[in-house]
Amino acid sequence: MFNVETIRKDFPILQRQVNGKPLVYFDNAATSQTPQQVIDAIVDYYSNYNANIHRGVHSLSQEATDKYEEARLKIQKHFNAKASHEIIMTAGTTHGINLVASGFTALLKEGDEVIVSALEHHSNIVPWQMLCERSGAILKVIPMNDEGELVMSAYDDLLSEKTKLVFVNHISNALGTINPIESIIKKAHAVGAAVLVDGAQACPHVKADVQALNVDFYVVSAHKMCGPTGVGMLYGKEEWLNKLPPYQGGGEMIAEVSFEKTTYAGLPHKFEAGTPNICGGIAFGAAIDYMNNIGFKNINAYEHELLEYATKRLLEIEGLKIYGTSKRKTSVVSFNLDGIHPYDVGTLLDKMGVAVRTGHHCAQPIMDYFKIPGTIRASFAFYNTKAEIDVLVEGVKKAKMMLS
Ligand SMILES: Cc1ncc(COP(=O)(O)O)c(CNc2co[nH]c2=O)c1O
Repeated sequence: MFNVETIRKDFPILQRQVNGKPLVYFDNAATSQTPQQVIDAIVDYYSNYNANIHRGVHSLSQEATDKYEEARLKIQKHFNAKASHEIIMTAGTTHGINLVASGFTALLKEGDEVIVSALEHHSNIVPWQMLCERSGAILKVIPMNDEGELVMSAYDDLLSEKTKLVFVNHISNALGTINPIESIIKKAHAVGAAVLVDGAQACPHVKADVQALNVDFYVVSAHKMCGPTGVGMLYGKEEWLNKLPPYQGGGEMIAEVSFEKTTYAGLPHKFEAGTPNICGGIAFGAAIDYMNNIGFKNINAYEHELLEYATKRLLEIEGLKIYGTSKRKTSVVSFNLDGIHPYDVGTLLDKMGVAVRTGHHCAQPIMDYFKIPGTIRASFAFYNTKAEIDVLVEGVKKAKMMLS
């Protein structure tokens, strides 16, 4: 049975005060909060079996290795990857995207085309611009509309036999739009292009099934889904991962090293040079257990309730405009008050204990489209409440009065 008050007891930080007021944490799209179960996994590692992994002959190293590889299996199962060696442990979404973009340098030639969407986070734009600079490939952009959705008819027109790669986010961090990735993937495959989906904003809300999606690459960060920062995963279809050269050289990713010639390890270690974030990987597995115990269906239904309630309450405020009004949305509300800079509202809300994000959210093309410097973004998670939304609304009303 989903009970938000019981769930909130798992999150020590939610008992905090900020500026003398109870913390109202509405910046979950930036990073989620960490339940005691994940904190305990971190303490347990450093207290009882901290050791380097994979080559140690001693028991501690074996224990740490077993726990780390157990976490990889949890991640494989959660995203329904066919094989555990298709799960590459990374430092997060940005790392995973750069790994793939770097690998595609060897696969693209002058004049090839790659397609990005207008809704992307900078982490899913800049690495591909760098790839185009290196390879001579041409970047094409799927435009967005006033509702903050992708114009799919324009996508159809962009696709051709020249298209080699498409990269889009599953969910927009700035607007909350859920993109039609099933259709995007199908259409890309019809012209022989590979697809990378940036799942950073999706992983706290939906359980992506990479085999059902038939996606070629899928990237997430653990800190978006109740895990620690500095760890994430890149899923890649084995056939694609085998086509990419190693991303970084070093220990772990080799088979044999000599000054004459070095050969590389197979998957996944070919892409896992150096000592990984061992504790982070294990805690990522604990976060997956925690969220699955609550249940993504429960999370989804409850967060949708919060989204509807927040949207209704915020629209009571005259002069408030919401950006991102797609019917297919996750629990993010980006808005502005007429004539008031988002930063000023965010600063005042912080004084009232309310944590929102203001600015361009590393999605400057979206802000350019709406011709605004940024927005106030409130992003809700399954441990937030309607009472907290009421505090946000009263705070926005107060800020409006003070700043108008
Ligand atoms: C859609 C999307 N892609 C990539 C990233 C980068 O993830 P990282 O590699 O873990 O940093 C983010 C982080 N989004 C945000 C980080 O802070 N506010 C945000 O909206 C994101 O929302």
